[in-house]
Amino acid sequence: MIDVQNLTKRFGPKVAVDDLSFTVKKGEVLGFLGPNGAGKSTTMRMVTGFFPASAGSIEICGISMIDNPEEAKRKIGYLPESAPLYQDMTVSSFLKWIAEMRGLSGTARKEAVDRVIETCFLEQVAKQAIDTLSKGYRHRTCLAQSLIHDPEVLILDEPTDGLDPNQKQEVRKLIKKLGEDKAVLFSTHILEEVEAACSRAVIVDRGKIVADGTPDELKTKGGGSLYDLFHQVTTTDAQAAA
Ligand SMILES: Nc1ncnc2c1ncn2[C@@H]1O[C@H](COP(=O)(O)OP(=O)(O)OP(=O)(O)O)[C@@H](O)[C@H]1O
Repeated sequence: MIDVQNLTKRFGPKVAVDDLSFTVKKGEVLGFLGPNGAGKSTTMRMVTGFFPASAGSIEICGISMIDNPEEAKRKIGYLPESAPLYQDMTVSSFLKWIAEMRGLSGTARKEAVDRVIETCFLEQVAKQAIDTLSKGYRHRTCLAQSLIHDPEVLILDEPTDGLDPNQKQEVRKLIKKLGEDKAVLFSTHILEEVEAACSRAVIVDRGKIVADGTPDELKTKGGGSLYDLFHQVTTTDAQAAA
């Protein structure tokens, strides 16, 4: 469902993503781990067609994001790192509007809004203005917009960032459930999320994949600890400066 080959992004002399290849199949949740500045968001922005790659290929459900971006984007639900929300709209009017943007109308639009409100546990706040919501509900509203067209592919940039421990747990469970019949790529700094939500994970460092495997395989590579593996294969800011 997601097929990325030899993806590269240069910002002037800086190589933010360096010849990166990976695939995500239906029913798979791929965790995208790495330290700050590793290239996670840049990769996601290219995979979602938000900005172009310097080199490489991206296919979403067999459709090239480079040659046929409009069609490829229809297959994707995207939760960006800082998702825009219209503060004075209510949750349901915002979601209705997003559904319209996705080409839904009439009963299909109502069903889509009802479905994502239920999936993301937004019933209690559906009639509330977005600027009056707690961070957790605001976050789930962003997640709901990414699901409105029931996409086959879901790309989530740090979906649990800034949530309290209970909310993190809920979102991880939700990601795992969504991954049962979609291909999900999600980035995180939180190593516990690999075991809680992922069927597989890659660790990225300075734009390159430095480890790839199931949670158990990665733990074994780290001598029983994902933290140890992460520490071994990634570069700290102090090491990079040296
Ligand atoms: N528009 C840009 N212009 C120049 N450099 C950029 C730009 N966007 C990102 N970079 C650089 O590319 C590298 C990768 O950044 P990116 O945001 O993809 O990392 P990340 O893994 O998502 O980090 P974080 O976990 O902190 O969000 C960083 O060195 C960053 O400074």
